[in-house]
Amino acid sequence: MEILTKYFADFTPTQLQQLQALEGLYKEWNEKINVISRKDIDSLYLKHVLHSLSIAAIFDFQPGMQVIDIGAGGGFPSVPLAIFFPEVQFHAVDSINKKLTVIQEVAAGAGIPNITTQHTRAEQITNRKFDVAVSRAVAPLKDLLSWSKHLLNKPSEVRKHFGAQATEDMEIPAGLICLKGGDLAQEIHDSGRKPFIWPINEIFPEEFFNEKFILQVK
Ligand SMILES: C[S@@+](CC[C@H](N)C(=O)[O-])C[C@H]1O[C@@H](n2cnc3c(N)ncnc32)[C@H](O)[C@@H]1O
Repeated sequence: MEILTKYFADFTPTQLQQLQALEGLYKEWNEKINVISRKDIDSLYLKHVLHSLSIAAIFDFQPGMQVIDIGAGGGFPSVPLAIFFPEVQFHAVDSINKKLTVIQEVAAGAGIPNITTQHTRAEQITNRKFDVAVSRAVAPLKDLLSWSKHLLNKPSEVRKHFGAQATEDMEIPAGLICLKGGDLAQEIHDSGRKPFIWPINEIFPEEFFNEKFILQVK
């Protein structure tokens, strides 16, 4: 937990309670349904929660925004982001249903009301649009872009959530925002797009974040 308050000073008492509850809930549910490697569970707050919240260090999601987490697994990055942005609605989808049970149980146990789940492949959703798609460790950029294309509102639509305060320099959270690691040159080349890239170790200098990046394609 200290690793979170080191970087984010303004959690409300409710957020602190929710964040604290994650440890016990993920330990309990990860025993039943493996969503986090067993060796990583002791570093839950660094490797999963803070990693997910790197998105919140860059992007200020606005109340009323709708965000889809593609391939959410056990809820990363959507569960920490739902705690961070209680007025934003998160929709976690995964093609493996039992992983979504972990999200449902964690959300119920920690009292996180603003996250829903759906058992589906992202590319099969046809009846809904979102302001932003987030994703961690799911598929090459090219695939994420093709799966999310039909799901996303236009950046001009997303801008409306920012009202008069939106300026050209603001990091508007629109399009696909994904967490990726390693050498991304080939993957970016294959995508045919030029993502904005933020090295996470410039935000959080912990060694774990070396070679980890936030990518955004609007
Ligand atoms: C390596 S796990 C990552 C889970 C989570 N995002 C995390 O970082 O802990 C990748 C997940 O993506 C899901 N997945 C892969 N392709 C998908 C698709 N087309 N639509 C929805 N989920 C998908 C898999 O079922 C798996 O749970």
